Amino acid sequence: MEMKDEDSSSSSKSIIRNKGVKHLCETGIANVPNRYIFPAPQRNNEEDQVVSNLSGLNLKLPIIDFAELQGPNRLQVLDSLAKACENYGFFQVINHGISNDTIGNMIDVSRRFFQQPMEERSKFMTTDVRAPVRYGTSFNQSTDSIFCWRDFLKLVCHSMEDSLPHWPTSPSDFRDSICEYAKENKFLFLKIMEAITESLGIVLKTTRNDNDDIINDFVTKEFENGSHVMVINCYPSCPQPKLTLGMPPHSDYGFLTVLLQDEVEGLQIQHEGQWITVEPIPNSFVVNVGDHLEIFSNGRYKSVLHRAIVNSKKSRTSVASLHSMPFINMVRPSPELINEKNPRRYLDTDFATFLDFLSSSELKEKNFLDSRKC
Ligand SMILES: O=C(O)CCC(=O)C(=O)O
Ligand SMILES: [Fe+2]
Repeated sequence: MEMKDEDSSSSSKSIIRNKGVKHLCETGIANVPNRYIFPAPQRNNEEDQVVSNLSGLNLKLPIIDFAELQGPNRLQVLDSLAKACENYGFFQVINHGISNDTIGNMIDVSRRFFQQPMEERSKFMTTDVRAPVRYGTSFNQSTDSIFCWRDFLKLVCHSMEDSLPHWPTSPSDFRDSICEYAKENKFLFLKIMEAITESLGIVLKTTRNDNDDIINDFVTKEFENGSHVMVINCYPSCPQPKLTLGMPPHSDYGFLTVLLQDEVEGLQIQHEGQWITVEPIPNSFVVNVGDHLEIFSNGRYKSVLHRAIVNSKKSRTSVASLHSMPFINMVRPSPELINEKNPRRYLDTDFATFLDFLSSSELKEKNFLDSRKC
């Protein structure tokens, strides 16, 4: 698409000059600028909306009751979990044990971060996708030809002692609230990963720790020091929401993404050829299978395309926590899931390969995973 505004050249100087969509809205605009307009077939068109509203009840995401998972009905819940990962690639988790206060603070401090003046937010702007903290707009502003209606703050949450000193200190409670949330989110991820490996029928070796709790050796070894990247998404209200997208269709790169969304609808997942809006359930999490879990499960669990739409009335905040193995590890199909009937379907991959792919190519649906197919 040809872009005529002042930020239109692709030199790195102009990339940094793009202050994002929140700033654009603060300058007061009545129309969506050209560079945010998606081709008609890629937009959120009316017909899709009608379909999803009519059949809304049948299309509710599977709900996993985390408290039930820890109780006597574990096997039944594992079965629902397996079906959700096979058929939807998504589920919602309730009764997860993370307090409403921790969740409320996380959303609140995220909103307050984005409400600060541009000078405060822009301190964290960088085009370096490996930075411990990165403020940016669209998906990858260095490579996107069409920009999406989203600003974000990305925080590296593993190796906290190295990244924390780079994190924002304003709002003053930012670091504390996010550290608390990140710690609890990680614990929940580990518990869900234990259930996922069990649901895949992978033989579990367990031991007991000093408190006599049963420890899943595989999950502890591979994920306790794994990668954890948090992305706080800010989607301002948009004067012409049908022309653009908050985030274009994509799949997530890790094992699981644990997503917190506020009360404003916007997340859509692709299911049986249609875009379904995920109805926010207060204080719940939306969890989705990422590319690494699709690879690990040798294709049994699906990393499904999803996108975010925007609206003209309310801005929306979401917090995506992307979890995987340590960046240096190789991700490969589990040997226990490969046999004569079910041969290996994916090549081994590592995070460096993904980052190189990310820096060099535009977000085009599932093409990273496609590039790892045997
Ligand atoms: O904002 C949302 O609901 C989706 C966010 C998302 O897909 C992501 O951050 O990867
Ligand atoms: Fe995503």
